[in-house]
Amino acid sequence: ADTTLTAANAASTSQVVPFWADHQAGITTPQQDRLTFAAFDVITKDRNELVGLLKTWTAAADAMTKGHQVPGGASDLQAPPSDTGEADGLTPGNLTVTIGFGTSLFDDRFGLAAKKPKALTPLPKLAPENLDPAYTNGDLCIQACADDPQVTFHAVRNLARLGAGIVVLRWMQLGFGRTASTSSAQATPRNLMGFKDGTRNLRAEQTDLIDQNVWVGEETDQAWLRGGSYLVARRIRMYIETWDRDYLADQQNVFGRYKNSGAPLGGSDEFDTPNLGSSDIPDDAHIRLASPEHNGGIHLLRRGYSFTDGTDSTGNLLGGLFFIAFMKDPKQFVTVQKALAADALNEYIQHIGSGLFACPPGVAPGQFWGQGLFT
Ligand SMILES: C=CC1=C(C)c2cc3[nH]c(cc4nc(cc5[nH]c(cc1n2)c(C)c5CCC(=O)O)C(CCC(=O)O)=C4C)c(C)c3C=C
Ligand SMILES: [Fe+2]
Repeated sequence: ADTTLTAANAASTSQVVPFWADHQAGITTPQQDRLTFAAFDVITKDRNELVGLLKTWTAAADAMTKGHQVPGGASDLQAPPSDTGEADGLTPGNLTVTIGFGTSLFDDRFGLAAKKPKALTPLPKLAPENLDPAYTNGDLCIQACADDPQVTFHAVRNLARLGAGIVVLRWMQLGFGRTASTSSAQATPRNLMGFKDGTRNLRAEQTDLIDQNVWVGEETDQAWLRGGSYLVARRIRMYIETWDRDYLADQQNVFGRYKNSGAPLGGSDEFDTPNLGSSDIPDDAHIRLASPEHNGGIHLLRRGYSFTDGTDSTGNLLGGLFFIAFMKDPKQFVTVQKALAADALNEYIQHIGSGLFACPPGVAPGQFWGQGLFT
């Protein structure tokens, strides 16, 4: 059969996130614990090949989300199987596969210049950044999230394989633990600095705020993007050794929250509203400068992950936060990040990679990702 359903997968249909929907999965979906994120460059100059790949990717993403193999089968002993096989026997793990289109896709190669949303302009230089081109930009991105790292890797690997000759991987990032909650049912996880992260994040249940801040609406000049969202990714290194030598009171002042409970300074419960009128929360505290109160009411839907890629050349840990946020306009991120130029946290972090992608709306059966771009 083209789409083999393994016994383990068949028993786990409750771990299937619907693929066909008004919005792409992987945005307001309760955040899974593992990530494989990939940015691709398109190497073909043939628009039809790009469209063909988006059709193939859509079918493959739908199948993998359900715990099926990549369509095509494995009956020909003289040909490689259509699926690489490492997810066989694993549960679907709430896999979501989300696609985004980078600014560079809208150059003169595919006749898409007139379809470029005005808001999709490269991010300005933003402190504290020192971006590595090897972890920055890309024509396309794929965010694969699941509760099993092998399921996320399998998804990206198989899409890359299907894209051979049409796209090449530009960069890739694994994330091993979520650093946000996107649903009220989820407990708040901790980031690599040991703090609860995601306490005041937007939740899927806050539908009005999600509509106001996350889904692209009538305000866009590009109808194909309505119901979609913008994804900003920032590969943020933490200087972990330096952080680990900082004393507790200062660590708490950096964020404006207690390390143990996660409560705002001066408060007692994690979900207490921060009293930003009080001097308990320093002027340069992260939660003050990032707050909607400080930024004209702007919210972001954060969906980031902790990462490590081993050590640097001096033997220090190379890891941090792979920040991902969704928003209806990238200027929301720019506004908050400009406010964070004064952040006490900047002593301990540096942004070392970046990507901005326009994520199209969800697809109905028979459609393909980004179809509105090509019609
Ligand atoms: C530009 C957006 C943001 C970047 C970049 C960012 C980096 C970053 N954040 C933490 C840890 C925490 N962030 C927290 C809150 C918080 N952060 C942002 C935005 C960015 N963070 C926002 C909008 C908020 C919510 C502010 C509020 O409304 O109070 C917190 C507190 C808990 C929480 O509410 O999530 C922590 C902890 C790190 C470590 C980091 C870069 C490495
Ligand atoms: Fe933050």
